[in-house]
Amino acid sequence: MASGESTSSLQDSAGNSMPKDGEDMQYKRIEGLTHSTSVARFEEEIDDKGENKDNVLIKPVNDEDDTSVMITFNQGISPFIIVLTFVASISGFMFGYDTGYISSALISIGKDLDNKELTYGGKEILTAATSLGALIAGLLAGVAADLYGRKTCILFSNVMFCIGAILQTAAFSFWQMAAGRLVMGFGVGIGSLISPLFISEIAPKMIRGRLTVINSLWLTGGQLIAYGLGAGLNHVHNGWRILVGLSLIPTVIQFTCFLFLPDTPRYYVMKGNLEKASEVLRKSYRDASDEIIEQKVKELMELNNSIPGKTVPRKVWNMLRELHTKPANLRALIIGCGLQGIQQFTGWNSLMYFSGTIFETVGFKNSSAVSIVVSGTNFVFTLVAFFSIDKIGRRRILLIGLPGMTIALVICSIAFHFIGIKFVGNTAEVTHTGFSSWGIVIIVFIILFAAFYALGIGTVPWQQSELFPQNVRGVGTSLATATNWAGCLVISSTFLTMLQNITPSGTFAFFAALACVSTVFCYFCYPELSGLELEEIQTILQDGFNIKESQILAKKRKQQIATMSQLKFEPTHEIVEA
Ligand SMILES: O[C@H]1[C@H](O)[C@@H](O)[C@H](O)[C@@H](O)[C@H]1O
Repeated sequence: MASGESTSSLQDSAGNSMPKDGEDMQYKRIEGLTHSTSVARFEEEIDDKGENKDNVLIKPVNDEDDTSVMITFNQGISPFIIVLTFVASISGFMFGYDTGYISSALISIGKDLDNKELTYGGKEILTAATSLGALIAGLLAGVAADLYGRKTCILFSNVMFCIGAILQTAAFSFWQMAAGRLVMGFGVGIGSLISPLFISEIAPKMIRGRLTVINSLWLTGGQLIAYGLGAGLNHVHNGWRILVGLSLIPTVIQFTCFLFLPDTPRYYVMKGNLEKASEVLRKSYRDASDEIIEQKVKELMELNNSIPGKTVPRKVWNMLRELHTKPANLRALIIGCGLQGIQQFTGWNSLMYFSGTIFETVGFKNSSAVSIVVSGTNFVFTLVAFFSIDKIGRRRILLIGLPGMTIALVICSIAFHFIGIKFVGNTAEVTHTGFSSWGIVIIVFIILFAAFYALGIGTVPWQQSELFPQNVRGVGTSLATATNWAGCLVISSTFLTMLQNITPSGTFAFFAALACVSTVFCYFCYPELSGLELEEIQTILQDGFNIKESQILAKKRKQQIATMSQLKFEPTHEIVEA
């Protein structure tokens, strides 16, 4: 299609027109003087290859990504956005650190609480309390973010982190420690939802996916640091108290910074504070003209109005209805919750939380060091995911990761069988005591399991916001996040009991079976979404999971992006509406 021609429909890969439902889908043409020349060249290039059957340059206006494309098409990322992303991702770090230190703390607490050794049940309660708190807070955080603002929620989570940390550091009784873990969990739950949401609302579309993975990098980095410090403080008297106390530093930094930082433009528009919304946008997009900023605010207003209901509870109710009754939304929900459930039910966190205990049991004296290697692998392969999530594609890395995890779990299950461990009461009975070759097999395959996990299912579910259209994104991601914490709660509160009742070999075989079923789920239900416009994702999910169509479209987008990056764009701010 020639540049400048106006169009009112977008076609999917199969050449079908997308529904033109006046409320949700209005399209407009984006053009700029220099820009349109380049665009024409770009279109010609694609046409030459006979691959430009769909109109990639037509975007839905009622999605905030649209103006982000216009503004950032020719512009680098502003320092303001970098600062906001950096400060918001401290929540990711807190999530990682606070869930990470428990593994070594469980070992080094010794008899410090009530003068008694912790039982397996007690360990499970201390671990699960944070997941329970996170589950409760995660369910409420989506609505609270709309009522009181993202920034207020982050500040509130900081208060929860502080109260939780102080309660734990000063704990001499088991129940005070458990209460501290629960309160800290409220902070973790809020942070786990708000931080990616905040980042996605301020991030320019072109780098949104990567910025989301940065949050995951902070998260896994936080876990790694917690393990490292845990190992260092293992033999220090009251070392675990120092470990918990240190978590106050990042949270105080985040709280202080956020006192001086704004909320997202979208929230200001929701509250009718258009002045403030423009001010934040102007700082985020330094080179943008007033016209573009005005346009962006207008679009955010359209977006806000597109959620029916005069009062907030009414809007929330309508969002929930919209989420469950529209087929594309329901499929998005199945995928979002499905992936988060798979992430937890394939057992990774049981290793995160109890790896120290497991490695001690199979004969490793320096179990903390092995735990560091495991969480280090998680961090390094999250970095690999950062580079490959768009290049190789989300679906592909999932379908590499899950079978890899299945094989590693099966081999661990076999190795545990030969080591012959039985958990009886509070002690583990090992048939072949000491360090054995089966012990090495377990370590090697747990490390491989960590690598395959981090590459795929550890990272991809947090891309959840791209599954949902803007008007149901808050509730959709809230339910998916709650699924994550519910799964985490179930696994962390039953893992040691499973080891006791169905043996470690049975437990790992159980996770292997779930990983195998999960592979089948992803194969049939998870389309390739890399490089797709959000609106295209909705089209893909309209009448099925459309795996084949998604793969064809994703391939085409990849080629287009590659071609586009070879073209030189010069800054332009002109917008001509069709
Ligand atoms: O994506 C993260 C990451 O994989 C962490 O290592 C894990 O502990 C979390 O539960 C998960 O949500």
